[in-house]
Amino acid sequence: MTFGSHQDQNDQTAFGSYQDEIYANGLGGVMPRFPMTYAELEARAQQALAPSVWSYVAGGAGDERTQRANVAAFERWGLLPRMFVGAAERDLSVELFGMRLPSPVFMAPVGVIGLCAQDGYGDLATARAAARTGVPMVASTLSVDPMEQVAMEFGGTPGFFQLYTPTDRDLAASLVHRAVAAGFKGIVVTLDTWITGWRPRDLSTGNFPQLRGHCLANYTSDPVFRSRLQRPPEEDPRAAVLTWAQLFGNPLTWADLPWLRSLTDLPLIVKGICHPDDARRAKDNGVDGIYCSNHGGRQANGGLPALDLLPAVVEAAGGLPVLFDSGIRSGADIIKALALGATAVGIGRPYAYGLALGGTDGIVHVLRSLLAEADLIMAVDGYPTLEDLNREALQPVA
Ligand SMILES: Cc1cc2nc3c(=O)[nH]c(=O)nc-3n(C[C@H](O)[C@H](O)[C@H](O)COP(=O)(O)O)c2cc1C
Ligand SMILES: CCCCC(=O)C(=O)O
Repeated sequence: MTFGSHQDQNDQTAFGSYQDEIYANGLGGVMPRFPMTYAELEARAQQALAPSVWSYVAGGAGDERTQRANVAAFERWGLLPRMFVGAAERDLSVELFGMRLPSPVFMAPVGVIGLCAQDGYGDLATARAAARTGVPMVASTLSVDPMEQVAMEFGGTPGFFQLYTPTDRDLAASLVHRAVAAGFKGIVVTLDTWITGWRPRDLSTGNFPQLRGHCLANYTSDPVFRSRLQRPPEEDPRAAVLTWAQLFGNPLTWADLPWLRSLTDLPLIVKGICHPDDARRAKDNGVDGIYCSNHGGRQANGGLPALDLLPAVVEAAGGLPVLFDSGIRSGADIIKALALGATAVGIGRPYAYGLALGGTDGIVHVLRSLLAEADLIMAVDGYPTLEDLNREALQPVA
């Protein structure tokens, strides 16, 4: 099979075979087009993206200490290889909210992802990558295209909708109900970004408000949002952006959770949970999944690396699925997060860079590379299933 053609179910499960494909296609295939290390991926994405988009995606809060710490945290754990296991076949599939996924990996919500694509339609390109790989996309509220159009590209792969909860409750309900109607399989409510963190790179380019302004399709297509405007957004886009800015961020409290829960029967997942007490309380209030993340260090600088917080959150979640992101850069990182208790692991910046370099093909390459590496580590280290990957598989680096 040549790179870039449609994946069938078999390709979605034999992840390590991507290595054979790359060797078989040799220099005429993947290698001249796509990078094989994260460092190269990042460097080439920087060249490909407009400076303001690059700064926005690559940047984080403050002096980006927490963002760097997220990545460095993975280096403090080492995997213990086991021999005579005969892990000739690996099973990376996972049960999540009643669905069987081919792998425990998903694409984290990336608002403004649309602008990472050469043609500006990155949400659709990302959804197509989900269709091809079986890796679910968590579609951000802040997208270039409305969620209904994004969902149409998912193929058979389940998708999730990430909600930025507006202060206008009717609008929030409308967004959730649209997601249900569009066929999304779960709602991820992001809690840590009702206000934007202190982001020096964005402040220096000054372009962040403009970037966001391109990503309001879910609002401008919404009947409730439109009813709040004096004139349609097509006639007065500036007023639409101002109205949006006023109602974007809701500083939710625990008192709001029953209302959020009441909006849908779909699995409700809360993103940004880093404290065990919050995980416990969210569980007691009826959420279906906990999403441990510090937003890739983009929101509050000075925090602990998300990976260090994961084990306590998993314990407090008391058996609820725990999704994790922040700092995943390799297949080995995926394995380590799983061994520390994550049920599924979110890829963030790496797939945005894949999109910048090669559209859907670029994302597929990034995801398949990560999955191939994870699969081959499980083979070589003797962990044939995800159940085998637990705390015993890891040792702290001395
Ligand atoms: C450019 C960019 C935009 C993002 N937009 C959103 C968003 O709209 N909603 C959300 O919940 N998280 C958003 N995030 C956070 C990601 O979902 C994820 O938590 C983060 O990227 C993980 O860190 P990492 O990319 O360093 O691994 C965004 C991240 C980036 C890099
Ligand atoms: C207002 C937040 C924009 C999207 C986002 O979550 C991010 O840039 O991290």
